[in-house]
Amino acid sequence: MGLEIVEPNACIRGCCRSSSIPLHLPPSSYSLISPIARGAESVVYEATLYGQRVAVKKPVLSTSEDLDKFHKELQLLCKLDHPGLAKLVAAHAKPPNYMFFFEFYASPNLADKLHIEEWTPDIDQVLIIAIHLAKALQYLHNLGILHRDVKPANILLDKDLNPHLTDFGLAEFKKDLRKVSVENWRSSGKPTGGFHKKNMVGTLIYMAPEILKKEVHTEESDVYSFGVSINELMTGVVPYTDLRAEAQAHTVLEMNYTEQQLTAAVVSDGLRPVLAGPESGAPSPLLSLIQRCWDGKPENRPSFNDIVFELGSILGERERTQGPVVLGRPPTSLGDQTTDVASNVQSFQEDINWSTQGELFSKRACEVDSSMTIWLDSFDDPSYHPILSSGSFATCGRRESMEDTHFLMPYMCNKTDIHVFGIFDGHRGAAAAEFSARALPGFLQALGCLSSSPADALTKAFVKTDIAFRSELDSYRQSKRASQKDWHPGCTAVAALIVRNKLLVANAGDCRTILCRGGRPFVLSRDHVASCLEERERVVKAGGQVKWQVDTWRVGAAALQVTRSIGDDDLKPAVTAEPEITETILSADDEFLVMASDGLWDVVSNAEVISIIRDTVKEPGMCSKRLATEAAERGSKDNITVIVIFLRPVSTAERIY
Ligand SMILES: Nc1ncnc2c1ncn2[C@@H]1O[C@H](COP(=O)(O)OP(=O)(O)OP(=O)(O)O)[C@@H](O)[C@H]1O
Ligand SMILES: [Mn+2]
Ligand SMILES: [Mn+2]
Repeated sequence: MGLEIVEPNACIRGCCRSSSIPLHLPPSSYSLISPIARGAESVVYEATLYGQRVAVKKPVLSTSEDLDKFHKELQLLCKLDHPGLAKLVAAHAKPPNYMFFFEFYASPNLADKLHIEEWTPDIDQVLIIAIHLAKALQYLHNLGILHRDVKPANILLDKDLNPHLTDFGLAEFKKDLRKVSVENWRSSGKPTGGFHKKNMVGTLIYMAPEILKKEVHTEESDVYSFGVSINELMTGVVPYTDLRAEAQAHTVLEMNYTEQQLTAAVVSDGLRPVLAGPESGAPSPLLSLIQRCWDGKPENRPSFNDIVFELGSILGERERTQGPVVLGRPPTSLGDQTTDVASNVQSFQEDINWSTQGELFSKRACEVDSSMTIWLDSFDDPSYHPILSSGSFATCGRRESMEDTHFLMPYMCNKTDIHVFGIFDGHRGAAAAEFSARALPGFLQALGCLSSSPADALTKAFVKTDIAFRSELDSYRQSKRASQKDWHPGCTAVAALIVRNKLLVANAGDCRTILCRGGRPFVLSRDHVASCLEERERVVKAGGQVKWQVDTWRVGAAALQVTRSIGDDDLKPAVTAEPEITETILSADDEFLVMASDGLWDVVSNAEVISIIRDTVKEPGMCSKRLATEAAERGSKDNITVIVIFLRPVSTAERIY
């Protein structure tokens, strides 16, 4: 984040110092938005710091010991810098406010991801998360620091699902720990009961037997917790909640073990969570590694050096046999001016690549000979031909994820006179948008030779894309657990097809296309939203429900604002994929076309779009970028995608100024 540091950059006591992390902040620099988690010792808020989204951890400080603990945690955090650890960006260490400011990690923590979202990672995802975590712990141990609270709830996930270990509330330098424990032993004969009681609650199931026996925490105790956590990641089962495979199972379940009984079983009987089975697809070296991590004897457990090495070999082996292993999926980059943000489009709600899926449909469709000459043959060769240049720009804006997609296909099928462009704005995930951006152009191409007119082909391409997507989604959902049942992604779509001097715009939803004709905006699509009376009536007639909810009219239980879309199978057929089509004959008066998702139109009017392009260098990619940037600056909260298509050559002078 690169924040300004005001010297002296130290906490009020002078015990915490940093050269890179500001330790006091002006009150105006941050604002707490809402609490996201309440622990026994702190409340974590979503917040902003100099306009950037952050997470603020505000410890509950009721005693001077709590205050000591805050300073200790801060001292530690100031020393840490590793990609596998949650990043501290600032702190406030002066009364009355004591706060940690962390980078904000958008996905739920690993415990919630597994047990609330019911995420089922594949084995490569397990391996990659495991190796990132192991490297972070290796880094800590090399610094002489023990984490002492490794568990899925303390593993934060960023939007690409990379893990970041957090919660240094119990972390200690190993050397200090020994001292503390020895002192405790001397004074009371055992470690302070209060300390253990307070900190063992809730984390018992990740605790190594020696900790349960109240021995001193060592590196090996972190290794044990790591092993239990990775097994939980693989099985999706909270340790000891499902012991069907174990002999002790009946006792544990029927007797409803108390914490003490569970402790006794872990310590004395060697009870462990149920190891992932072969159905998880786990390679046997991984299973054996986990078992060694949770060995009863600390000296039998591997170190994080060993673990990183072994996980590296397992991953290497997989790459040799099945190609590159990536945590997410390859970026989907379409168009020529697509930004980095847009090309990093990754949506992990799904573990299937919907772009590839769409591509397959498109290819299948294109196997039909699609020369498309039928359209050209059926038109007289007009005296006017537009001369096209096109560009685009896409950004996820303030959103965490990118759900817009688009395609540019000038000279479709190598025909100088046929061009097609499209934008898809996804909702409830990016799946429908990703699928459609690949599938729709293929369908259109295939239908080119089968349809009587371009308009007919456009309508059929929309409808076919919708049907194909919903049936793909259906089979995908059937192969998944119940958690996916309520997942109904959709997208709005707008496509512009130019055949010689004829322009067709097909629209389903609230993306919009305008034409600049004689210097004025000429709207070529109508927004399909429930606030439009005609659309509302159409939806109701088709059996859908429309209700005024919160601030506007919305459709169905899903409360969708748009009334036409691809996907959204819970709202079909009322929310139809059938587009509305406008047909326009282009002439020398027509300067350019602008297509964009609602992220632009929400904050920039049609007339403003025209005038912004007027005073931008006449290069379509630059114009697209300028419009998207303007929308973002005006506070658009949505993803923004813009395509600009010039319809006649712009003079060199105009290009430059
Ligand atoms: N940087 C962050 N970004 C997003 N969410 C966060 C962040 N830090 C913490 N959280 C959320 O807050 C929860 C609690 O955070 P943390 O474990 O640091 O607090 P705690 O009070 O020590 O909790 P515990 O009860 O586990 O001791 C996390 O599990 C996570 O869901
Ligand atoms: Mn925690
Ligand atoms: Mn904690």
